[in-house]
Amino acid sequence: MSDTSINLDELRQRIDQLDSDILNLISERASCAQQVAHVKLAEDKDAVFYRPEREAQVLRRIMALNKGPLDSEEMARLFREIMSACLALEQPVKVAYLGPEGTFTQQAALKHFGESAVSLPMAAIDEVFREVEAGAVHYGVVPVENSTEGVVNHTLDTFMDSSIKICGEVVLRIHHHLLVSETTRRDKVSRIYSHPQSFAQCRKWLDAHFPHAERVPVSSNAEAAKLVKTEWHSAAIAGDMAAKLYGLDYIAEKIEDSPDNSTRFLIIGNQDVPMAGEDKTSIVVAMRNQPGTLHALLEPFHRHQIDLTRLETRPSRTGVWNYVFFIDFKGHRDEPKVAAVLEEVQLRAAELRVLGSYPIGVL
Ligand SMILES: O=C(O)C(=O)C[C@]1(C(=O)O)C=C[C@@H](O)C=C1
Repeated sequence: MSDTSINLDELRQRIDQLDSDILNLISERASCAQQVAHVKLAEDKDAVFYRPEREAQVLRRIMALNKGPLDSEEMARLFREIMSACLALEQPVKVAYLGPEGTFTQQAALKHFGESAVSLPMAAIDEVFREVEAGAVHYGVVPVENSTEGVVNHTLDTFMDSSIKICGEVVLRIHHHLLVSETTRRDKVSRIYSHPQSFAQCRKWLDAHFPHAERVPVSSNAEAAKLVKTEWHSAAIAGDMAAKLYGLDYIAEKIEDSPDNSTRFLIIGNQDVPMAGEDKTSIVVAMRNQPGTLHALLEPFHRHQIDLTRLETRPSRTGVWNYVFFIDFKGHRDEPKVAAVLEEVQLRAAELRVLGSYPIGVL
């Protein structure tokens, strides 16, 4: 036996030992989670098992403690899955998302809740809201804004008619690929299917590489991927999940025009989330259409030095002359300076609703 093989054997023995230790530690952690479930149930028979603020703290702590060689995001992803499995022991979490299967929203749901969550595709954003409101699922995941294409108006509008709360957010880097089935004649692609937003995000690449192909908009990227399965002259623009689900081949990868193309998704539910330490609050405010309205609304945030992270205006559907503002800002509603701002805004607004305070997305 050469020296290298002795080393390899030794290293593998060491890895076996470490794996046994990790196995025992994960099992011990899982038993703790089971005990946590008993404590929660003893305190309240309608106990809420999923705790977004605690999960954010666990992941942030792991990232801060990590010394490498794995990078902190990679390490947090591993712990994300351990926690997901532990939570499934307490109660399997059911999550509705904007489907069909294979969409970026499903990818976002799994990124946030981990692979042990049960994810259920819904046909429309309002259906996700309805399922959560009715208690048929614990949480929902809906897209809210894309770094290239802007806000998803439909999601914001649905909040106006709903009592749903925001419990979290997750940001996903969006990579689009040009995909074909194994029967596609790659030199003969004359039609490309995708969601209109994806076409918009890949416009320059398509103009340069497929200027003459017909661009056919469909309801989702996953639907596009499904369609090319049966057409030898078609391609689809979709993400990795859809490619995997329908067994498609990649003609070109990462064809999005903007290299940091990302989409933010909201986790919606029926619970108020306690402070995690690094939080965000989302509110919707209806203002009367008077001169200086926007200034009056924003001035308290400036005075209390609260960071606004997003401001969207939507027409109100109740009064012709009213505007509705969706505002996201850093901080939790239980922090005194945030509570003070909310009180002042309340006095100036026709209506104010706090959609939720929740941990800033960790992964
Ligand atoms: O701390 C809790 O409340 C737990 O239930 C434990 C745990 C974990 O595995 O760390 C599991 C699920 C919760 O969402 C948060 C954390």
